[in-house]
Amino acid sequence: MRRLILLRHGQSVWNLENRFTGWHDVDLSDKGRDEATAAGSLMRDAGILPDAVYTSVLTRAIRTGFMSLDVLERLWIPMVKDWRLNERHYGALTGLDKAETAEQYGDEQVHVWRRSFATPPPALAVDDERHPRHDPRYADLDPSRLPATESLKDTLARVLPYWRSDLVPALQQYPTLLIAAHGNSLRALVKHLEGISDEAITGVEIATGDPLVYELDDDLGVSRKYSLRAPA
Ligand SMILES: O=C(O)[C@@H](CO)OP(=O)(O)O
Repeated sequence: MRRLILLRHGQSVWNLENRFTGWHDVDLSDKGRDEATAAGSLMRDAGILPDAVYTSVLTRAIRTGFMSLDVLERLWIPMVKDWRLNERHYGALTGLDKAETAEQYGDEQVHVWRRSFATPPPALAVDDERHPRHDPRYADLDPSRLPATESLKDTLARVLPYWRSDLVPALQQYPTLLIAAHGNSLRALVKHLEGISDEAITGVEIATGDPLVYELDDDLGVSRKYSLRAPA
C-alpha cells in the first residue's frame, strides 16, 4: 500500500488578515505555526511517517512541512520544492482585502473568482511588481509559463502534469509521501484523485493544518481517505 498525505499549510498572516494571497510569499501566523506543529503530532500519534516531502516554493508551505517533520524527528528526509505546487495565482486581487472586495464587486462576483472552476480573477499586468516575472525564484523558468492569474482549472493544468511526471514516480519510490501545499493546489489534486466534477469541486474546502491521508492501491486508485484531525 502507498500513502499520500495532503497537508494544507497552517494559517498564514494574510489568511488571518483576510487578504487574497495566491503567489504572494507571506509566512505563517503564530496560530499557523501551532497548526504545523500539531499536524506533526497527529502524524506521529497515527504512526504515519513520511518518507519524503514535496512542497511549493512558498514559505508558508515549506515551513509547515518543516515544522511537522521536526515534531516527527524526520528533518532528514528528502524535501523537494516545486512552483507547480504553489497556490492558485490570484491575479490582480493579490493583496486585496476579501471583505472590501466583496463590498465593491458583490459577494456573488467574489464567490465566482474564489470558487468557480474556470473563471480566473482579473489578470496582473506584466509590469506589475506582483507579477511572478519580477520574482527571482522563477528566474530559471520560461516567462511564458508564469501566470498573471489562474482559475482552479488553470491550476489543475499545471498540477496534473507535475503529478504525472514527478509525484507518481515519487509515490513509487516512497511508500508514504507528504505533500505540504495550499488550499487550491490541493483542491486541484483532490479533484483528480477523487474524480470530482467541475461543479462539485466548487463546494470542496480543505482545512489548514489537517493531514488528509489517502491510501492508494498499486494503480494509485484511492482505497481509503481520512482526516487525521477528525478521523471517521
Ligand atoms: O488567498 C488565497 O490564496 C486562498 C487561500 O488562502 O484563498 P481562497 O480561500 O479565496 O481560495
